Amino acid sequence: MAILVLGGAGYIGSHTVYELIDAGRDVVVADNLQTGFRAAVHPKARFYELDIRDRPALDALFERESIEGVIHFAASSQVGESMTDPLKYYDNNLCGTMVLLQSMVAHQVGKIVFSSTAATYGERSQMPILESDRTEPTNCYGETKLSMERMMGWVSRAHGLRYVALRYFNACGAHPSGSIGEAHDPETHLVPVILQVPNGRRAAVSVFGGDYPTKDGTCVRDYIHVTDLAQAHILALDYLLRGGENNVFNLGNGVGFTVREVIECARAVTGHPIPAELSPRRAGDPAQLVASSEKAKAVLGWRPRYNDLETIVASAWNWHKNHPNGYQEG
Ligand SMILES: NC(=O)c1ccc[n+]([C@@H]2O[C@H](COP(=O)([O-])OP(=O)(O)OC[C@H]3O[C@@H](n4cnc5c(N)ncnc54)[C@H](O)[C@@H]3O)[C@@H](O)[C@H]2O)c1
Ligand SMILES: O=c1ccn([C@@H]2O[C@H](COP(=O)(O)OP(=O)(O)O[C@H]3O[C@H](CO)[C@H](O)[C@H](O)[C@H]3O)[C@@H](O)[C@H]2O)c(=O)[nH]1
Repeated sequence: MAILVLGGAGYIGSHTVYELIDAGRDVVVADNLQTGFRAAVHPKARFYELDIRDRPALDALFERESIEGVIHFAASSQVGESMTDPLKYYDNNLCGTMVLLQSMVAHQVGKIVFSSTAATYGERSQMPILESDRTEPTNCYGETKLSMERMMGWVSRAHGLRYVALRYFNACGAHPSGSIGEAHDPETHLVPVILQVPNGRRAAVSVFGGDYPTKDGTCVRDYIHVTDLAQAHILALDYLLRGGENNVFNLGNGVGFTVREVIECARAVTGHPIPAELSPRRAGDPAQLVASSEKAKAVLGWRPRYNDLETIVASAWNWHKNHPNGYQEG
């Protein structure tokens, strides 16, 4: 039986596929390559280029492959874009997941682990955030992810599907081998944007907002290494395969860093001065998001290995300095 990884050509998906294959699993990847790269897909995975909104293509895949569980990364995931183009998020994230679940139910594939997000919580005043805290997204991206969680809940009641929603905080870093890493075009995530400066692709980094109620006025986030996230997906899948109930888990390091602290850390790692300039706030950004991941540790046995920001940024830099254009040549 194989594991189907949807969005397995993307950043977190490709790292998860590497961990699955290292663990000896049989892996099928499906991706429409809208933000992913064929070159990021592990050579031992069977690849299908398809859009998850294409029901006949999904049906054909489930008929051809013997799938025991699905890991679902395929979504649009930029906070800023979701505020200016919300319908893209309803279309890709909600319609995509609806068609996927229709096809899974029809083919009696009953287990799914999927990417949710810290953005489901919105503006919370108590840190760290627990899974039981209120969910009030401040951006459309988080709203669609919360709706995806609820869709799974109703489908579970009706059809017995079981799911784990992993609410991750800010993914960063790259595979220790240096063979895959983060590549988005255009890049919007803080760590790779900062590293474009020492790579000569950007003159300075913009700091979005300096008047948040945080220690230096810039947003606080919890940065978690992509390999630690990848491991959590395998643990969550095995939990479902053992008969585990529907569940939701935060995944983060439990430590918050301001935007200015991340820039300072990148200066230390790269030895480059990395100029920063203050810009207006970005719509939809909560002031702080820091995880409690105690539940994932207790229930799944998750043990993140990269809990130091400098190590995480150094691992990202190891990829970006050797691949300044990501997966594109030249
Ligand atoms: N990067 C983060 O910090 C972060 C944090 C929390 C949650 N997430 C979630 O994790 C998941 C992966 O994020 P990422 O950073 O790797 O993003 P990514 O854009 O690199 O990966 C997403 C992959 O899904 C594919 N895809 C998108 N829509 C598709 C569709 N309709 N059909 C088939 N394939 C499709 C893309 O081509 C891409 O390869 C997303 O669901 C995102 O919302 C990311
Ligand atoms: O050029 C930049 C880019 C980002 N930021 C700031 O840096 C922080 C992190 O921004 P990212 O865009 O890297 O990440 P987000 O926190 O907005 O979102 C990320 O983490 C979320 C969960 O916390 C979501 O799941 C989402 O998919 C993922 O992109 C934010 O305060 C943002 O305003 C800047 O100041 N300048």
